[in-house]
Amino acid sequence: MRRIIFIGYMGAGKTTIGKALSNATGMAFYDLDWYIESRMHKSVKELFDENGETGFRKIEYNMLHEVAEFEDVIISCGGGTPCFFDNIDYMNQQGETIYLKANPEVLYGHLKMSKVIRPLLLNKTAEEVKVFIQDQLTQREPYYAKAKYVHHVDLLDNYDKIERSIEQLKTMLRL
Ligand SMILES: Nc1ncnc2c1ncn2[C@@H]1O[C@H](COP(=O)(O)OP(=O)(O)O)[C@@H](O)[C@H]1O
Ligand SMILES: O=C(O)C1=C[C@@H](OP(=O)(O)O)[C@@H](O)[C@H](O)C1
Ligand SMILES: [Mg+2]
Repeated sequence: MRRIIFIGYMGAGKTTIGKALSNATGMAFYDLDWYIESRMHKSVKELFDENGETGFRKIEYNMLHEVAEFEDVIISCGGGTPCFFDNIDYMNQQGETIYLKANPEVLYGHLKMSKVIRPLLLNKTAEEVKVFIQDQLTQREPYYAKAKYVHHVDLLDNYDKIERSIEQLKTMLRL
């Protein structure tokens, strides 16, 4: 039984790469944010607005404990998931955690292209977002560093680069 869990900062490509690895391997894919949205019948933004970040983290914790019991799955977490409660230790116990590591410039480049609403980045200027990414990445790095594997991500600006990442991950994980 395999359970592969992607972690890393917002914009690292967890959702994109998790889904692509699922297509390449036939393993089922769960994106934790999508799972939360379908279980709660609300968007991540609505959950932040209604419950604050503290409330969202409790929901995220509960949903993580559902998804990470499934077998033979690829799971992509939200960027904050490993940084709250004992989530990173639980994920390491449940599966093969992979930190998708990207520098702040790459993260900013991906986030600029992305249409997904990320409550933590709303109402900020481009300059403020760049500073926020740098500061928060420094705070979160110790949690991400607990992953069992690290996979380095460069700017995913064309399909070939995703294909290459998938080949590297398949080799690293012997999939
Ligand atoms: N092949 C690609 N071509 C263009 N943009 C991409 C590609 N892959 C990822 N991206 C960009 O990176 C963004 C962040 O990726 P995503 O998988 O949502 O990251 P995460 O789940 O880690 O926050 C995407 O929304 C998209 O804008
Ligand atoms: O980093 C974070 O705290 C968050 C990341 C988001 O997921 P992605 O990392 O997939 O954008 C989502 O869970 C929420 O907006 C909070
Ligand atoms: Mg995502």
